Amino acid sequence: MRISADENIPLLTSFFSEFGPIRQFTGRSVNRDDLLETDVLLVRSVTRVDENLLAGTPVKFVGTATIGTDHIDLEYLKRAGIGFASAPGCNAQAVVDYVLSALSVLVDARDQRFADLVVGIVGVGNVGACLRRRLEEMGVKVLAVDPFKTEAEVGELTTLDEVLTADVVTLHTPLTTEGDHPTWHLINAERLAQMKPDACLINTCRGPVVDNQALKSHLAALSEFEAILDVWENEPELDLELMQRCLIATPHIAGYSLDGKMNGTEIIYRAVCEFLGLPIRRKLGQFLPEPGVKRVNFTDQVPVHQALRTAIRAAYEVRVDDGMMRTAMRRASSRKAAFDQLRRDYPLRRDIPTMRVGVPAKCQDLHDVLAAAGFDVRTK
Ligand SMILES: NC(=O)c1ccc[n+]([C@@H]2O[C@H](COP(=O)([O-])OP(=O)(O)OC[C@H]3O[C@@H](n4cnc5c(N)ncnc54)[C@H](O)[C@@H]3O)[C@@H](O)[C@H]2O)c1
Ligand SMILES: O=C(O)[C@H](O)[C@H](O)COP(=O)(O)O
Repeated sequence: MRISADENIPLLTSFFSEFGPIRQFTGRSVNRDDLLETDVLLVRSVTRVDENLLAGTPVKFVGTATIGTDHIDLEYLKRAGIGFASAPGCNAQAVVDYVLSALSVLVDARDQRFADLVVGIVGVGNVGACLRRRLEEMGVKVLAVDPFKTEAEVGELTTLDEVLTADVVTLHTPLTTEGDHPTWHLINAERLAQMKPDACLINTCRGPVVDNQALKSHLAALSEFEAILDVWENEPELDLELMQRCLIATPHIAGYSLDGKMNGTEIIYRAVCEFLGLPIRRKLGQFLPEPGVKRVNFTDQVPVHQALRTAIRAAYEVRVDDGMMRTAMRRASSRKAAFDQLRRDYPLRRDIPTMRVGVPAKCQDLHDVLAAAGFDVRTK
């Protein structure tokens, strides 16, 4: 079995070398000629997988180590009898951590607390549902919309119009252009106008779910309106003026925790085993490093809301990624190359649940809110 894989999929050798030789490629530049001796193709979101890439190649199976599948022509794969697997949920926790860190920056900037916010969630799948659970347990009021889910599955749902009245609207849909509820430019000028003038829009799903030009005009017109963007129209060529108007701007790394990326590898490894009818011999636990020494201890002197923000940002500080992006974009001769380089060289980051937090036994409120945010809380 000959495998070709994106060089940015971690643990390729550890998981896949038992199947045969692995050739690695750069995701954006791989072409049909590179795949003439490939049976199994493993990609990330930057490779468009369609007839152009695969026709006439021996590829029998495609795995993408990502949640999103908008880069794959699923209809073509089906027609061509090519097996397929994605990695649902692999980096959902990482995206939740990103949103929590972003919200903590927002409440700091506005001298608020998490519990002052009403958060609107658009799309209650793996990410949206996990975010909803965490926020509600942290005492945040949530409004949610998802036309493909029932309340029995995901809890109370409302309309998009209602969700747009929230203080923060965070997007967690796939990118779709067809059907009854397409998400391409779901947030356009009209929908932005429905939002509060001092609301905050967070997009960590796919860039074109927001009309970026409309958002740029909206930000220019309303000084109190905030945008936090991890994903952009026309990635990796992003709109510098839009970036400059954002409260937080990052290069599509919301899901880039070590845990999230490695989960993605394990999920597609299992799918390849199943496709080939082979036993599953490798488990992520064999390779995932111990979380190291990242621990925080609180005393009974720290106010709960302050401890929560400190713990979230000790686990993951989104402003570091924002700063790296702005610096790289300012200095870069090629913004496209800089965007991809930031992603390729992304520093090691672990999910919030891997972080141990110590709280005094008598601080039950603090214990509960940190546990709600997902931390491994220990009393001392
Ligand atoms: N920035 C990143 O690093 C990053 C990381 C992970 C995922 N993502 C993106 O985030 C998206 C969400 O991830 P997920 O794991 O929750 O996916 P998911 O498939 O589990 O959930 C998506 C949800 O959106 C809902 N939905 C579809 N159309 C909708 C519409 N018009 N309005 C409201 N809801 C709608 C679906 O019913 C589903 O419940 C992915 O599709 C992926 O593109 C980005
Ligand atoms: O869909 C996903 O899982 C995420 O967007 C993922 O983090 C994308 O990362 P990439 O494949 O572009 O490296």
